[in-house]
Amino acid sequence: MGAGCSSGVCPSRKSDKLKNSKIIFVVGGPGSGKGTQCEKIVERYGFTHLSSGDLLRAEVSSGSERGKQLAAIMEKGELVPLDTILNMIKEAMIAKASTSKGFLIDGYPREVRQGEEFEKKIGAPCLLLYIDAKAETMLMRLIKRGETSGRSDDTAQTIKNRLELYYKATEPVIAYYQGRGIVRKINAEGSVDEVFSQVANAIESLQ
Ligand SMILES: Nc1nc2c(ncn2[C@@H]2O[C@H](COP(=O)(O)OP(=O)(O)OP(=O)(O)O)[C@@H](O)[C@H]2O)c(=O)[nH]1
Ligand SMILES: Nc1ccn([C@@H]2O[C@H](COP(=O)(O)OP(=O)(O)O)[C@@H](O)[C@H]2O)c(=O)n1
Ligand SMILES: [Mg+2]
Repeated sequence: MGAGCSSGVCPSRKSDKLKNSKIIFVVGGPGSGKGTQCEKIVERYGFTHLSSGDLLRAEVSSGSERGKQLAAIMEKGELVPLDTILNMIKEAMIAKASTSKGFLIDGYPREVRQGEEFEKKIGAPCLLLYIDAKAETMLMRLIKRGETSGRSDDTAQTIKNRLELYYKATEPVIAYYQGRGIVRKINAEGSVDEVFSQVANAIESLQ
């Protein structure tokens, strides 16, 4: 632990515990199916799935003061501050580091700077799964999910904001990593199993 780090987690330097971890970023628009595919990857390959949205929702459910501030941001479909989410991801990774075969980081990075900071503080991804669906497909899936999800951001206006922010802030992340040759584009328009067969090919190309 470096000087000045009082907790078990020091966000300002890379953690030795994580230095050999295999890291896969799962990036795609809201409702593209990131969470669905990650569950299937875990089932077949046993990686650790960390959904940045789920981590934030857990904090909101805890009723903490920080959770209340997060809820207000998420209900509008905006992005929470970078340090908040990055520290949450790092803590969750460290907690699993000794047993994990690798990490699926779902819903992060949301903007290029989030990717840069992740690499400085945690490590570099070996693969970026780009879960690609059309805006109208994502919209339809989220409206449907909203009938049962109980997610306060699965409403028409917030879905629209999330989609706009995705195209503006998150799509550039894909171009950024394309330059490194680690992006695998997945056509996410089909059935869950059709999409998963492409995902499985991408994962197996790693081993
Ligand atoms: N037809 C079809 N529907 C899917 C597929 N994957 C997910 N869905 C549906 O689309 C909705 C969104 O899927 P999620 O896995 O929650 O999507 P996500 O990308 O994690 O969404 P966010 O958490 O909002 O970013 C769900 O209600 C799924 O049932 C797919 O491959 N094909
Ligand atoms: N890295 C992240 C992930 C989620 N979030 C927030 O959490 C919300 C839900 O994230 P999510 O990944 O579950 O869902 P989508 O917005 O992708 O549909 C986002 O709309 C953001 O408000 C964030 O700010 N930063
Ligand atoms: Mg999700």
